[in-house]
Amino acid sequence: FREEENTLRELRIFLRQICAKLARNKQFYMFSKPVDVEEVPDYLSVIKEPMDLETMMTKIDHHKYTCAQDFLNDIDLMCANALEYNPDRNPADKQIRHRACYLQDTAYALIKAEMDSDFEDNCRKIRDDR
Ligand SMILES: O=C(C1CCC1)N1C[C@@H]2C[C@H]3C[C@@H](O)[C@@H](O)[C@]2(C1)O3
Repeated sequence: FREEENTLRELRIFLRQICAKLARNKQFYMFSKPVDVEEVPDYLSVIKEPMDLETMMTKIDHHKYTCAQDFLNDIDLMCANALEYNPDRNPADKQIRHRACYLQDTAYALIKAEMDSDFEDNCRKIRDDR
């Protein structure tokens, strides 16, 4: 229905703003584009479903998200991938894991702060009825 399409359009506009804000944060640069598998040849043998902010921006445009939680599920995936691929106690891995957790908490906090919960409830109803 027209009302549902209006709601999903508003969701896409909101998610683009959130995604852009995360992508322009210098601390999250390592999450802004897909891991370069030329540079990291074993990445795809370890991580079954890569995810990054540029890919998420494309998924918004392809209408892949029907509620904010779907978007946050990809944030969770991106974070889990980073923890899984960079588990060691060395400083580089530790910084990546810290940044992954910081990105995840920032995304949840931004959405909670800027999204009306009734709006998200409406989006979830649209998702669940499809
Ligand atoms: O997991 C990641 C990204 C961090 C969040 C996603 N990478 C795997 C490689 C290991 C480490 C050092 C570089 O080799 C660089 O290529 C990567 C990128 O960081």
